[in-house]
Amino acid sequence: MSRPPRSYLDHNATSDLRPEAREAMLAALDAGGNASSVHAEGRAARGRIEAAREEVAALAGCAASRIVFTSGGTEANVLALTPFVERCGERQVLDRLLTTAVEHPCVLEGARFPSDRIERIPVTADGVVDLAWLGQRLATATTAGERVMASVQAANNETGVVQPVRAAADLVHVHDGVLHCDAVQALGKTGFSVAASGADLVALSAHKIGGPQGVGALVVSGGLHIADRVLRGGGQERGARAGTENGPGVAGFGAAAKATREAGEAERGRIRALRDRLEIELLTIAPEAVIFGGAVERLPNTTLFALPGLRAETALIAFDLEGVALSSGSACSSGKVKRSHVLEAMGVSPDLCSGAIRVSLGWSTEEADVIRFLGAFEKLRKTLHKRLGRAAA
Ligand SMILES: Cc1ncc(COP(=O)(O)O)c(C=O)c1O
Repeated sequence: MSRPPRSYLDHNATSDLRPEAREAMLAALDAGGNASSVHAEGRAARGRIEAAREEVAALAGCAASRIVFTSGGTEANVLALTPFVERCGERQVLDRLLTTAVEHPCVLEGARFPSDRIERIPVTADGVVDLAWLGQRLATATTAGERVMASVQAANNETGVVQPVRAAADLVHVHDGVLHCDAVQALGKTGFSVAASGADLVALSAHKIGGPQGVGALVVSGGLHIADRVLRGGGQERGARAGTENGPGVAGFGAAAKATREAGEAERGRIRALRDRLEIELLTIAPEAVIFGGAVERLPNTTLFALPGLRAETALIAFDLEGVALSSGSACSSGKVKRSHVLEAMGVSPDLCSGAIRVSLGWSTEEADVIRFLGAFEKLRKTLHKRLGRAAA
């Protein structure tokens, strides 16, 4: 089969749908049935949802009973980020939310805490959460008699930088707090496991692992219950999230989770090798390029880079015309290029910030895609150097 003349390298925005997910969704669409109904069609729909719950749990490393299906990673985060929780049967109010400065906008803007009760945890120049700052702030809060929820993502969607979630969880638990973790980008791309992370609340999303858009999950562990639901009404999802489940979407999530788990380290290694080659050749073509977070642990599929003098808007159009689909670092939802709050928090200059381009590989990426990207990149750099009046090396 000849390859289409396009290379989709934007898997952190949304991955290609895995064939297994498509098949499971079509079967569920054809079968119909509401999982709340007692008849055979309803029981079959319930069976598909519970099978998917088992698969998502197997990939995420948690008990299936702790999973609440949602409409995506955004809803999972918003559901988690409430001051009202029930812990081991006791109703508690959390006084303060500490989130890293590099969280996804749905965490920064969607948290259901009063704004004067939210503080940002700084990150280092490499984009790693400042654990010393967190430790000190937790100690001050404990002295003041406050209980804290902290939110530390597992991996960043722009840079791919992986955060020390376990260390953050241990710190938070010493102070009797709750740790929320947005693992939307880490699930399946690393060996991320809810159990190993130590996090109490973990958000997941289907479309970043080859499942459908509009489906996600919140894992609620640590003896916790969310005492302030977002969607109220029916008793679906054990009372945590009202509304008829997205049966076909959930079935697709389950199938994508199974395929991701089975592809495992072999797939991650293959993607990492392609990404590493891309970075080596990118730096050979343009030694002046900056790769953000390049000195610390990152997702194996992600490269966020900038070239001095190159603007992301222009570059993205040029790549698109060459058949390469990329994003700027921050344009997750809008298609517009605005300055990245992630790079700003890392202290990157405004000039480099506005030129940041993200390449993110996935399960369907092949060597030909990397070669197409490199060809387009070399052409773009030559044009840039001509424009800047320099000879391209
Ligand atoms: C880190 C992170 N969290 C949350 C989300 C939101 O997930 P969803 O698109 O499923 O709402 C995204 C999407 O890009 C993300 O990258």
